[in-house]
Amino acid sequence: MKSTQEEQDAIRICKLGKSFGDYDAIKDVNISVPKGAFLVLVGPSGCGKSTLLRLLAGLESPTEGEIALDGRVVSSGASGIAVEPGARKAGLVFQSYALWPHMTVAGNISWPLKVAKWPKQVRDSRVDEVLSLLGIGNLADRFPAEISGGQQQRVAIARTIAPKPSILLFDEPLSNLDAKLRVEMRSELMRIHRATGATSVYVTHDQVEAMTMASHVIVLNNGKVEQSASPYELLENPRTTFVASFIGTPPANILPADRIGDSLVFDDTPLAPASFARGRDKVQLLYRAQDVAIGAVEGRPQLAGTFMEAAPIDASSMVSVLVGNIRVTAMSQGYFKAVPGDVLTLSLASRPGGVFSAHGERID
Ligand SMILES: Nc1ncnc2c1ncn2[C@@H]1O[C@H](COP(=O)(O)OP(=O)(O)OP(=O)(O)O)[C@@H](O)[C@H]1O
Repeated sequence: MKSTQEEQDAIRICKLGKSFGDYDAIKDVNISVPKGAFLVLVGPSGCGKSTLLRLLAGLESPTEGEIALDGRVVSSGASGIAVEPGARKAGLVFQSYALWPHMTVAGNISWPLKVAKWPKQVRDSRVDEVLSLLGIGNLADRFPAEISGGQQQRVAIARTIAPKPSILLFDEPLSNLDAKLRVEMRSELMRIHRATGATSVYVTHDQVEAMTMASHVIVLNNGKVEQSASPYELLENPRTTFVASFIGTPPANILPADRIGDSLVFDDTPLAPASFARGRDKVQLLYRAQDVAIGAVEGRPQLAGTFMEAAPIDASSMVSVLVGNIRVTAMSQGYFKAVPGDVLTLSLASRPGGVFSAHGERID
């Protein structure tokens, strides 16, 4: 008997593993995604994001474990179930648009419906519907070579959603677009996600994209799930130093500290009471950039470092300072000016935003 929760999950992945020869690209991944969620997969290059998406799409078969879409097992390493990509009700949008150059925009969108043997009238009305949903009705009779990159991406999305898949899979769909168009397309994609009611899985390198679009985020590291949470939860409660130093703009500072006497000390400066280490000799302390002030603040732990660079972000500056051999990032109001090599004083918040073991697991 399936539980109600299992029935409500659009995607359920159990103990999934995928090896290429003796290389394990995906290791023991367990995920459940509720219907209608917008799940974003993030992680450094080579961590297995595209492989996981391809496993969902049915373009790869798992070595171990199981994938169920809408309550139906579509892949199983053990029992050899492998439902064809076309029979999964999952539509994949690639980074490259892969439109058929000899077909018009309408022809491109209509083609998968024709292959699925939709009657002509139903097909034509669905093509009109998605053309208007994507705001590209005026391009229906043009060929791919006669439209811009951004318009081609819209056509690729229209083609994917035309057969009404219940799961939309996106593999870095915006990475070929310029920055302004990316921002526009982000909101467009969210609108389409809501309008279709589909569950979306979206792979990106761009963590701003991840944090603005996702209802759920999975951070992958070396083929494993490092943390699965809402964007807010990832920022507030990163489970590991890996997540803390990957998520956030800028990512949080992680300072290694040794227990000396009754303090935790970094760069000869006591930062926090030794009790925070729960008996450990070495820990790592998290300070968000906004918890690091430039200049001396009385009563706060102070560090001396050398100025490296400053980057403007909106009306603030993101300032990087080298303390020992650790790069510490601070946020400063306005446009911060200094010469590389200048010695700066940094004042830290009176308590760290998190305490992690020397291996990077959160302990407080
Ligand atoms: N067909 C394959 N044969 C052998 N190794 C593969 C194959 N496909 C992927 N890999 C390896 O599996 C690992 C994960 O690859 P994947 O493309 O999933 O990473 P990714 O997180 O999507 O990376 P990127 O962000 O750079 O696109 C990489 O080390 C890659 O070299």
